[in-house]
Amino acid sequence: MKEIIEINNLCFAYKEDTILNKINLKINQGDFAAFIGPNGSGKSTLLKLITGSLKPMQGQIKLFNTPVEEFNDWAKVGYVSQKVRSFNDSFPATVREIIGASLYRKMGFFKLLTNKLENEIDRVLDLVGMLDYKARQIGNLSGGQQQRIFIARILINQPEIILLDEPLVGLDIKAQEEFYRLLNNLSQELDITIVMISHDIHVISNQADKIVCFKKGQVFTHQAENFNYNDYFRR
Ligand SMILES: Nc1ncnc2c1ncn2[C@@H]1O[C@H](COP(=O)(O)OP(=O)(O)OP(=O)(O)O)[C@@H](O)[C@H]1O
Repeated sequence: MKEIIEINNLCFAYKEDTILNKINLKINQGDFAAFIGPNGSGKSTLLKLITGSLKPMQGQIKLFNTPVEEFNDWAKVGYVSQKVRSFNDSFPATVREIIGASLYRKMGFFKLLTNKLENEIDRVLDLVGMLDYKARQIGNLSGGQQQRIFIARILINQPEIILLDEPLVGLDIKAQEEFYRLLNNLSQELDITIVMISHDIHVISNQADKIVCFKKGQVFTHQAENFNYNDYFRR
């Protein structure tokens, strides 16, 4: 099985405040892993360490078998932050234009190959179930639909892993469930690895296959089918 993330004996502190203490973690290709744990338990900190924006004090992180400090193939890594931008009603662009803008950058001087461009837009919109919305104004879509468009933009780069820092704040339960299902499909059908911070333990444990629990500087990994929500919180 191909290892996408491997973390060994990792320690991290902000000044004297130890946040992660000798943690180990493996994420394999096609895993859908959920990071769960109380506020301030280090979930976002670990994502920042994985993306190289913070440096470990001890231990090692490997991405695609390369130490993160030497890793440079960032097109393989999609990232959705907590503060997903939302477009307001008057934002003057269609879904097609928003996706197309990312493609122009990627395709460079091939931008005249309009058929190829159009096919690529259709491909990623189809993957997120938004093909019928291609001509719609982005600002008129619901929060959940805009979220799908963000994922479509990330899919343009054909990432092998997508990291999401709690991107569902403000979405209703139905939109959250649909979004989890979309991520589950991407991991099952395209073998894309998903790592997501979530506070909604009940919903995420139905969709993710690995549950990574953060507690008092430690990290425990459970298979979702063996994960008992009550055990975790009683301990
Ligand atoms: N830049 C920083 N400087 C100092 N302390 C920080 C910094 N960023 C985070 N912390 C502290 O580190 C701890 C872990 O924060 P982190 O954001 O990783 O937690 P989290 O599990 O993602 O929390 P939440 O679920 O609330 O988003 C918290 O106590 C936080 O206050």
